[in-house]
Formats: sequence, C-alpha cells, structure tokens
Amino acid sequence: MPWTLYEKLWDAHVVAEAGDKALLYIDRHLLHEVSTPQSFQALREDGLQVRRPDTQLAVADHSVPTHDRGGAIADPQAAAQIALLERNCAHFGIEYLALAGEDQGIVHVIGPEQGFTLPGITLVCGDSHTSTHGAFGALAFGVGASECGTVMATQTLWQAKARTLRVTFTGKLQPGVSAKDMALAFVGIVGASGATGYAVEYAGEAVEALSMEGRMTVCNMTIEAGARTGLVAPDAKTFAYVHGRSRAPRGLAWEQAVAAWRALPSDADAKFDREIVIDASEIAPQVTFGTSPDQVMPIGGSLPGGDKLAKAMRYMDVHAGDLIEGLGIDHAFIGSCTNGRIEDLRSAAAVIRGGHVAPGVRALVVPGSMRVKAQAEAEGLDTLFTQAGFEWREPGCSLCVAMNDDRLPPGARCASTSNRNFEGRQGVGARTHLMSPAMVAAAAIAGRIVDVREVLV
Ligand SMILES: CC(C)[C@H](C(=O)O)[C@@H](O)C(=O)O
Ligand code: SF4
Repeated sequence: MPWTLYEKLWDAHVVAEAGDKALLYIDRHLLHEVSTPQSFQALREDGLQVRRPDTQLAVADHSVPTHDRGGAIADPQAAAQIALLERNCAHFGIEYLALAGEDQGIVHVIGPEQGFTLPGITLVCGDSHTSTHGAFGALAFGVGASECGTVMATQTLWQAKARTLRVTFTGKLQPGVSAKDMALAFVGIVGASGATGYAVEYAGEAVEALSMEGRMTVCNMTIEAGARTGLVAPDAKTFAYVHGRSRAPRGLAWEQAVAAWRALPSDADAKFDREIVIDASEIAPQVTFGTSPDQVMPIGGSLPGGDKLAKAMRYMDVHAGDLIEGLGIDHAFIGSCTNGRIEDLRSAAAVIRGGHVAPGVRALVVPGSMRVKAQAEAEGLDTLFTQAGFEWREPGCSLCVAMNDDRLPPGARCASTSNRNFEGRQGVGARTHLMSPAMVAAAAIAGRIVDVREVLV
C-alpha cells in the first residue's frame, strides 16, 4: 500500500496500540524554562528518573534578557525560572545550553542548527511551535507539561493518529515574496482552526525551491492553522543542511541514516485525506490586520469588514475599506522561531540599502540563536543594522511573546516577523502586524507598512 510521509513516520514509532491510540516512541525531547517546571516536579513527586537523558536537550529562551547578557537577570521571576531549569537539568542529568554559551538560542532554532533535529525521528517539546522541526521530515509536535514529564520518564507518549492534508504550492514565488508569505497565505486560506486534527505535508515546486530556513518558517506556522504537525519531505537540500552539524551522525552512521531517510518521502500514489493547492506565483507579500494570524491580507488590498472582525479591528484601530499599505508603525521586530534565522536576517538587511529607521520608530533585531548571531556578525550584518538605526540584541524569544523585558507600550503598532498577533502578545494594548523580515525592514525604514517589492526594484 502506498504511504504518506506522515504514515511512514508514525508506523516506524508505534510501540503498542489500544483503540484509536498508539504508544509512540519519542526519539528526542527539547526543553525550555516555561513549560517544564511542573514536568520536573512530577518526576520528583513520583520518584522517577529520566529514562534517556542523552535524548534530551534544554535551553532557556522565552524569558531571557536580550541585552547586557552575562550579568544578573534583573527580572526576579525570569531569573528564578531560568535558574530552576538549570538546577533541574543538573539534577536529572540533562544537557543544558548555558545562557552565556555559544549554543544558546530559541529552542526551535538551536535544534536544527545543531543537528539535534533529524529526518525520520519523533521530536517533542512543551511548545506549540515544535511543528518547525517537521521541515526536516521529522514527526515533531508540541506537547503539554505533563506529557513532557511522561516523555522524560518513559520515552513514549499515547497519541491519536491525525488525518493527512497535503498543501501543494505550485509555481514560483515572485521576487520579494518569501516563505513567511506562503505560511500566512496558507493560514489565511484555511483559517486558524481549519487544519485542526490534520498532519500537514507541504509539497510542490515552491516548497522544493525553499531553503531549509524557509521550510522551517512554513512548518513553524502550521500550528496557526490548528495542525500540530507540519512536514516537508527530506531531500538533497535537507541532507546537505544536516551534514556535518555538531550532533548529526557521522561516517558510516551518516551513510546509513541517509539511506533510510531517502525512503521517507510520500509514495507517488499515496492518498491524503484532504488536498489544497495554492499557486505560489499569485502570492503577494502578506500582512495581518487583526488579532489572529488568519486575519491576513495581501499588501495592496483594502481592509475587510463585517461583524466577525469588528472586535479585532477595534483593538487594532483599523477600519473597513482602508488600505493596509501606508499604515504608520512605531515599532519593528525582526526575530523569533519563525524568522530569526540567518537567511531572515540577510533578507531584512538586503532591504536597508543605505536607508535609516524612520524617526519615531524603534526597531529590534533579535537573532534566533548565538550561532545565528555569530554568523550574522561574521557577515557584517550587525553593523549594517546598527548603522541603519536598528538595535542588535542577544538571542531569545523577546518581542514575539513579551515574557522578558522586551515589551511594547499600550497603543504601540508593531511590524513583526513573529507568528502570533493575539491581543496583548507584544505587551498590553499593543498591536501586532505579522509579515516577512523584508517587509518589516521596509516598514521600519519607511515608518509605515509598504510593499517591499517596490523597495527592491
Ligand atoms: C510559552 C510556550 C509554552 C508557548 C507555546 O506553546 O507556543 C510560546 O512559545 C508561544 O509561542 O506562545
Ligand atoms: S519565538 Fe515566539 S513562537 Fe517561538 S517559541 Fe519563542 S515565544 Fe514561542
């Protein structure tokens, strides 16, 4: 029988079955400071050990400060949370990537860049954007705090199998349009819960053409359409990206792994429960106008109306019939696990072209990891950004979630490369417009939302 990539990954990890659920073997577990305190507490209370510490990797990212790294952390709650993760890891023998070290970063950025994320594996994390890792052809999904504890103690999880949805992006992206626009367009078409219960496989010419960074951006936002898993079939690009990374297999083990990974892509005649086709050449740069990622529109369009959108549009202080293009902003954020990788920083930097952040705009660039930061600095991107008036920060989730001291004031309007524009996400009363890194950089310089395609000509 022909199988999809999801079915192959699922089948390879089933340990036992009962009713409509399967006990899956979990190969890898990523941990961060926000979702694990109760998991460790539960292990302690039940007198349990971590079954395979070698399959776990922990890092602090959500509440870490993005400036003055190295000294004491000013926010006592953040300091306590980070210290607790460090202590828990030491106690249970789990590797912790130090805040001051060269490998720290957002959990979904460090996994892939260190070769911890591999094709063919199951990977979980107490974080909804774990779907990111599916870009490698890994079965990766976010879990709750109690499930993190179960994984640590047993290396398994009971799961219900998802239905399969293939999203085929045909054609080629226009210049100035990126993976982020594909992701936002998909979420806009399907809706914020339109893919709930599905494992999404992204396919087609425009997905094959994406870099691994771009594929991660697309898979990252899968959860914004309600699906816990987003997948891309591993190919030569995937193997080239993984090859030689610090935690990736080497030598004979590498050869054997690649041979197995080559069998993962969906069979040619595999059946999906649902199919969606999107013409990538028709996608314009996308901008969200509301308080849910599916409240999104192409630049150049005018704002929709209707009762369903009224509350969101009131919060956002935008009005039906107006253009989104030209809307003034006072903050810009380039970063997050969606768009904090090197390619994102390069595409933002390419838009600067001698320009300067507009008066009255505060713009932050927060690399996704220390390795991304080092790479960007080696390329001189930090100088480009700072000379143009952007702040160059230390890695962390930062303004994606405002759990550290990067926070916007009420009424602020921010062009942001992150993935969620919920009410208050970047600070109480602050307004978030999601868009690509190139669009955010262009908005920062113009002081208003603009069409990056016009900046790039
Ligand atoms: C704090 C964490 C559990 C949360 C998530 O699950 O995604 C956060 O990363 C987010 O993006 O909202
Ligand atoms: S960068 Fe944002 S979306 Fe990603 S893990 Fe951090 S808070 Fe969640």
